[in-house]
Amino acid sequence: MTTAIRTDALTKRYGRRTALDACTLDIPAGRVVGLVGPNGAGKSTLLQLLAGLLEPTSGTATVLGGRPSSGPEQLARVGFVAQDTPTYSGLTIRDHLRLGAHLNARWDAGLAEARVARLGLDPDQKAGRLSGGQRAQLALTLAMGKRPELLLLDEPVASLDPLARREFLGGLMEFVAEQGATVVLSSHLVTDLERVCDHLVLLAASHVQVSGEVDELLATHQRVTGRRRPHDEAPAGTSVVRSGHTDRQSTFVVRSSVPVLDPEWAVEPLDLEELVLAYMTQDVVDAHDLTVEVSR
Ligand SMILES: Nc1ncnc2c1ncn2[C@@H]1O[C@H](COP(=O)(O)OP(=O)(O)OP(=O)(O)O)[C@@H](O)[C@H]1O
Repeated sequence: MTTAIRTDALTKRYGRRTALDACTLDIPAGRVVGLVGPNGAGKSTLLQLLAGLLEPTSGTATVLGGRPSSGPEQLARVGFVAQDTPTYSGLTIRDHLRLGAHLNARWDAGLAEARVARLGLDPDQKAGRLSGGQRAQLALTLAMGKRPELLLLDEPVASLDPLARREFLGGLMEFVAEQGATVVLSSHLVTDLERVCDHLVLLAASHVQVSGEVDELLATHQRVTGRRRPHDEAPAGTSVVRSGHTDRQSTFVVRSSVPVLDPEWAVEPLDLEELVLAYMTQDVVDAHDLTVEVSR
């Protein structure tokens, strides 16, 4: 299986503040990857390191087999849409597409123009007069027009209404199906990610807490409920992500590679949002201990 992104102990510090700490990832090509985590977890920092816009303090990142900031050839293979979906307010949509053609050797004018038409945008409209959602769509069109092998999107749907989000994600999935690109998409909207992502990376407190194929993550995490008992009496062979107790019962979110069959426990599956929330509110332990390596 070809690897699209590999990071090894990738670390970024801003002065004394560590934004990303010893991040180790291995993401196969062709995946749509959801990057989630609380505010300040390091998501934008990771995306900017992968795009070659930041240099790591230590550790390495390999993107499509190359170093992210190795030069124009590498940059041509990667599309990046920053969190504030930057566009030039004084330029029209048509000007943006011309600029895209001028700056990118692999520019696909047909793809970009068809997308603008499908979105119902007026090519003569200045970007400064577009709504936040329309600007996000324009920024995505510019990134797609490059025909990148890897598309990095930093919270692209944050400013979109539910219908526009659906259209945006639909357009993204079409692009992935047509071009076979890898996409990394950060978002706080886990239900959206559940619809489109096949791989999840969860960052919290600058560390990777969990990374793996969504199907395998869901298959290896459960919520188990039984009579009240101490934290260390979760079902044998499981590791506890999160525990909660009432007077009479204990509930654990556990990770386990084998099913919990003990009749003392009621076992329920988790959806992706519950899994993400469990890791974001996990019991306090050393973050390194919780990194889940899910076998492929
Ligand atoms: N240029 C910078 N200078 C100093 N500290 C920074 C800088 N950029 C980010 N940080 C810090 O690094 C940490 C990670 O920030 P980052 O923007 O990567 O998080 P994030 O997960 O993208 O957050 P959000 O969900 O709020 O966008 C935060 O503590 C942030 O304050």
